[in-house]
Amino acid sequence: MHPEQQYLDLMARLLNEGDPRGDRTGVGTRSLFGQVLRFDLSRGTPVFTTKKVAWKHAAKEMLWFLRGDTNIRSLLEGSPRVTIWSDWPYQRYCRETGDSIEMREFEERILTDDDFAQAWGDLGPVYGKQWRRWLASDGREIDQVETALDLLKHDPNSRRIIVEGWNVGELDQMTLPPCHKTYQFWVSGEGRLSLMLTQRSADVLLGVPFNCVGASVFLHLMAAKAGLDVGELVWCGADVHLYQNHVEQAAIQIARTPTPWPSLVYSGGDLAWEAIGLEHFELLNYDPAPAIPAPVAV
Ligand SMILES: Nc1nc(=O)c2c([nH]1)NC[C@@H]1CN(c3ccc(C(=O)N[C@@H](CCC(=O)O)C(=O)O)cc3)CN21
Ligand SMILES: O=c1ccn([C@H]2C[C@H](O)[C@@H](COP(=O)(O)O)O2)c(=O)[nH]1
Repeated sequence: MHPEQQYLDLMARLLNEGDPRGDRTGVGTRSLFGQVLRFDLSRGTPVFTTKKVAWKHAAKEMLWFLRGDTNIRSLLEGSPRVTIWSDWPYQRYCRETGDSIEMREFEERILTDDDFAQAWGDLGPVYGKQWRRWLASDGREIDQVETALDLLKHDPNSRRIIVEGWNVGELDQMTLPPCHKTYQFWVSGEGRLSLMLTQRSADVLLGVPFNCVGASVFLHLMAAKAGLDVGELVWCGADVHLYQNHVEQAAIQIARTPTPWPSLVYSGGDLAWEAIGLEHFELLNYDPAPAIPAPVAV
């Protein structure tokens, strides 16, 4: 069975058996609680092929987290321009100032006006802050990513190799509390690095394909830096849902047949997190079906 079939089967289960329910956004979902997907990354990278996934956008987002950045400015800078986070600071800007500029103009001002970017482009203490500078009660800033890397190198049997985003005391300052909240690493006896990602809330059509690419990038980078081979990505979703306005898109996607998965190649070695860019990645043999446009629930 093609590994992507797990994802298509999950979408089909949501369509057929998902619990219809309201949600924060007002759109409504069909939801199942507690779902698992397993992918062996040594046999291909889960960049889904039954629709074109903007893998460079997802990889750029992951590098942004890993640098400790929380401002959308650097997502908008350079190529490709990543706009997936713009809705939330834009809404905050409109709400708090009463100004009704267009999204495009908002993004332009984030790019060109330093003060504006500082005031309105920051998402609060989201992933990047927690991963690289978690504030401990004694005032220390904890670099979870470097700590995890150190454990992979020096104590690979540890059962405590975790990067956690869910900082309970700071949730109220975040634009959105983390969805892909826990990354836990595990090294096999043969030196293969596996990663379990736990996602508390998962938008199966738009979020999950991005999150699988992001997690694959994270896994490849940690493996390269620790001198390990890539193993499995185990994706666990708690509230896994299909938005009611994604039903048609899901039906189209389920009817498609996956093609062989591409291979992600990272060539940056042990570069500092800040120095790693998209130019250090290549995706070989990606042959997807056409993209399937869908609205994002804000
Ligand atoms: N409802 C919802 N779903 C999400 O997946 C999500 C949120 N909200 N809020 C925070 C981030 C933002 N994310 C997003 C937002 C938009 C797309 C999206 O529109 N994807 C399109 C095109 C991507 C592009 O061209 O950049 C897609 O077809 O995958 C994906 C992930 C993931 N997260
Ligand atoms: O990386 C991400 C970020 C967000 N999501 C989805 C999951 C939900 O549909 C929304 C978040 O809404 P909450 O009310 O905070 O759960 O965004 C995702 O799938 N992946």
